[in-house]
Amino acid sequence: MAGTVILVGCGNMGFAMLKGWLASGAVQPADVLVIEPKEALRARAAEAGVRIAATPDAIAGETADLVVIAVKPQVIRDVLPAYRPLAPKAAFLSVAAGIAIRTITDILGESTPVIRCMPNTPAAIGKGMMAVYPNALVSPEMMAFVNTLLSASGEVAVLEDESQMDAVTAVSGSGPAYVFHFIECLTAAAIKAGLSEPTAKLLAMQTVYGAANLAKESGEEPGRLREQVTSPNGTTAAALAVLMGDNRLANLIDEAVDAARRRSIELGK
Ligand SMILES: NC(=O)C1=CN([C@@H]2O[C@H](COP(=O)(O)OP(=O)(O)OC[C@H]3O[C@@H](n4cnc5c(N)ncnc54)[C@H](O)[C@@H]3O)[C@@H](O)[C@H]2O)C=CC1
Ligand SMILES: O=C(O)[C@@H]1CCC=N1
Repeated sequence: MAGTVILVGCGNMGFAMLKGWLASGAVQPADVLVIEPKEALRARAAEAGVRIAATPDAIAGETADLVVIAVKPQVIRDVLPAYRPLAPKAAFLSVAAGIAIRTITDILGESTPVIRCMPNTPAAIGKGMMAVYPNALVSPEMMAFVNTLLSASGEVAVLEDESQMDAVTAVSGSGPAYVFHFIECLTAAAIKAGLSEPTAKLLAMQTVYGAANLAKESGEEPGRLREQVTSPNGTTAAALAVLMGDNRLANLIDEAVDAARRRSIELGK
């Protein structure tokens, strides 16, 4: 697999993935063509050394192995037809939330190999979570290439069924935003409790970073790690009584994930 990649849409997610690929050397910058209408975002991509274009006219003469679609779900149906000439030779990987493989093959043709993927923005620093589901036309060689490319940006999970993608979107796709908001809330509470803003930010950030790393690296159950922090009748127990009393935080997170999952389903309609 030569590994020529066309990236359509280089906004938040497209650029995060691009940074992960290039940092790992999974593809060479000269082997990537970015198509992005916004000039400032094209310039940002060009700084990374890739080839850039403003419109799909640039695909004339290109023999892409993989076309990565990273535009908003609301515009994908308008964007895809211009890339029909590349199918079915190239495989298409879409990160658009809620958009089914069927919607993509209806536009590009039944014989198009399509991989649906749900990444997240920590991909930019090689710490992303990418879940994928390929249709039956994706060759083992293409799947191996996609795996190499995505592994460069973090962990890759292959789903058993496409219908699981809405749940993935609600958990790991949107999930970084929940954690960022937790950091915001912890910072605000720290300032209210008497800390300066820089110290509050540092404490909140390093606590989330350290706890996430400990949970991943120790192999311990998160519940066990929680117990190790919680002295009987101590400070943590006082805080957890607030968070866990009546399953308060659990119910809130369940409600939030369900709202995201339902929105993912709606976006596909
Ligand atoms: N932001 C995130 O954390 C995640 C986003 N996604 C998915 O990634 C996709 C992109 O989302 P974001 O990057 O957040 O949005 P964004 O708005 O930052 O990026 C989309 C980009 O597509 C460009 N674009 C619009 N029309 C185009 C066209 N005809 N040709 C080429 N590019 C075009 C826009 O100029 C923009 O830069 C969405 O489908 C979203 O569901 C998936 C997982 C996580
Ligand atoms: O908010 C969204 O719709 C996208 C999909 C997952 C994360 N961002």
